Amino acid sequence: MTQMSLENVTMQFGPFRALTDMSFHIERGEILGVAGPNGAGKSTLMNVCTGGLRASGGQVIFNGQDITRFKRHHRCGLGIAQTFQIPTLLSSLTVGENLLAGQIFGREVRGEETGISMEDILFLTQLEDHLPIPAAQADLLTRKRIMLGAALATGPEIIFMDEPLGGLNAEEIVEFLQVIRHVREELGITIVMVEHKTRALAEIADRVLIINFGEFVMLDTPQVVLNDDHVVEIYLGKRHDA
Ligand SMILES: Nc1ncnc2c1ncn2[C@@H]1O[C@H](COP(=O)(O)OP(=O)(O)OP(=O)(O)O)[C@@H](O)[C@H]1O
Repeated sequence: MTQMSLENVTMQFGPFRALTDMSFHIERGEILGVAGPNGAGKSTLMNVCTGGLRASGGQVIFNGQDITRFKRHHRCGLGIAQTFQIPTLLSSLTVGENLLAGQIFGREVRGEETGISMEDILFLTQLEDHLPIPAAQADLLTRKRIMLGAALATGPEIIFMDEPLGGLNAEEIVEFLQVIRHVREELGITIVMVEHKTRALAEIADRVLIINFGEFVMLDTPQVVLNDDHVVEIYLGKRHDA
């Protein structure tokens, strides 16, 4: 069932068009990978969905409602969360306080309890043992868990993750992919992840969207997309083996 749709979305930065006529559907409960070369428009696409940017044209529809002009906090209140490549945390606070801050913000923008318990968040992110530690002292994988935990604490139906695996080593990638999988499996939350590591995307994603020069190229299963000669050669190049 469709949860979010983009209909002919364009994003214009002055004379430069970063997204052109982007149309596709995101299915409820899926893990959708988004890939394409540097500068293709992946982060821009994510931001027009989460409210970091307001599309210049076209429509973003969430659960049947046109949210194109809604601000980020309004979209968060509807159940749309985002995580960033470089963890954005409240560094002077502890891990536990960061999660609580997410929960308080979620409550505030929703006007009600978020529906995801702190117990579930701690179980999924495995942060129980880290709660009293200042966030600033946490290693990168833990900071990524905290950011995901704080996003979960806002009570989302869908989480947009910008390069969640960036900076992690092979072992950490396996571990974090497992956390992301569990979030989808245990809570049924839709995941949209922009990622350059296409091998990891092939492992975790139900479908992969390829964009280039701000335009839709292909959306299909990872097997179909990542074995497509055109996609491999022109859009992914050497990164295919990353
Ligand atoms: N605020 C902005 N003002 C002007 N141009 C912008 C702005 N944000 C992005 N762009 C341009 O839009 C294009 C798409 O950028 P975007 O960051 O979305 O690409 P990306 O696919 O996420 O790239 P990367 O993989 O390198 O992170 C780039 O050419 C970028 O320079």
